[in-house]
Amino acid sequence: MNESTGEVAPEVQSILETAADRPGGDERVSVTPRSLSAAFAAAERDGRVPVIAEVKPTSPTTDGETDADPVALAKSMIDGGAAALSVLTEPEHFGGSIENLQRVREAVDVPVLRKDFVLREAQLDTVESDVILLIARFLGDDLEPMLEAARDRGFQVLVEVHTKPELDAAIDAGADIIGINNRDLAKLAVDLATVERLAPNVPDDVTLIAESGVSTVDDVRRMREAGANGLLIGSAIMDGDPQTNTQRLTGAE
Ligand SMILES: O=P(O)(O)OC[C@@H](O)[C@@H](O)c1c[nH]c2ccccc12
Repeated sequence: MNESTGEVAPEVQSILETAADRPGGDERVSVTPRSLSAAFAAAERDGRVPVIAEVKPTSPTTDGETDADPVALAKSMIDGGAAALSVLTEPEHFGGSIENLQRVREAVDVPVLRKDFVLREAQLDTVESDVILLIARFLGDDLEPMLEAARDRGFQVLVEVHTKPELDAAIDAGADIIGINNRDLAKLAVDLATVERLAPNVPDDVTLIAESGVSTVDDVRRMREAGANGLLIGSAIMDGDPQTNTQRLTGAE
C-alpha cells in the first residue's frame, strides 16, 4: 500500500481493504467515450451550470439506503438538466454495482462517470464507462501509469485530489480533468474552502470539477466563482426529488 494512504478515516480504510481484494476484468476494455467537455459546453450554451449528478444509493456519511431504481433516478437527473452522470460501482459501502452503471449508461446518452476505488490496472477492465475516477491519494506513484493505462483503453480520466501535493502530482502526471474533493478522506469532513484554496493552482487548460458538499444554490455559485468548470453533486440531488433538486442547482446562474 502507498505511503500516502496513511491516516484515513476507519470507514475509508475499510473501503480500501475491500477495494484491494476486488477482482478486475478478464478482458481489456476498449471504450468509445461520450465527450465530457462537449457535454459541459452544451450545458453552458443552454444556460445551465455543468453538473455531474451522482447516483449514490448510500455512503459512509449517509443514513439509510435508497432502493430507488438507478435508471429512473438517472433519467430524472437528466430531465432536471444534469450535463453528465456519476454512478457508484462500489458495492460494500456505497450500495453501488457494475450492473447499475451498465443499465444507466444504456438508458441515457450523456457521459457516465464510474465512481469507484480503482487501485489496479485490471480493475479498469471491470466495466466500460465514459469517464473513470482515479484518486491521487490512493494511487501515489501509480497515478501516472494508471492514468496512461486508462487512456489507452479510451477512458477520459477524472483525477481526484484534496491537497496541494496531490494536485501537483495530478498535474505532473498529465491529468486534464481534475476534481478537487471538498471532503477530507481522513476525517470525512467537508469544507468548500478546499476548492477555493486550490483552484488558483489549476492550469487554465485543465477542466476543474468541484466535488462533494455542494448543497445549495449559493454553494454552486461559490464553487463557480472559485473557478470550477463543473460540479459533482450527490447527496443534495439524491435527498428528496432528484429532478427538482437538479433543476434548482443547474439553474443557479
Ligand atoms: O454527496 P456529495 O457530498 O455531493 O458528494 C458527491 C461526490 O463528490 C462524492 O460521492 C465522492 C467524491 N469522491 C468520491 C470518491 C469515492 C466515492 C464517493 C466520492
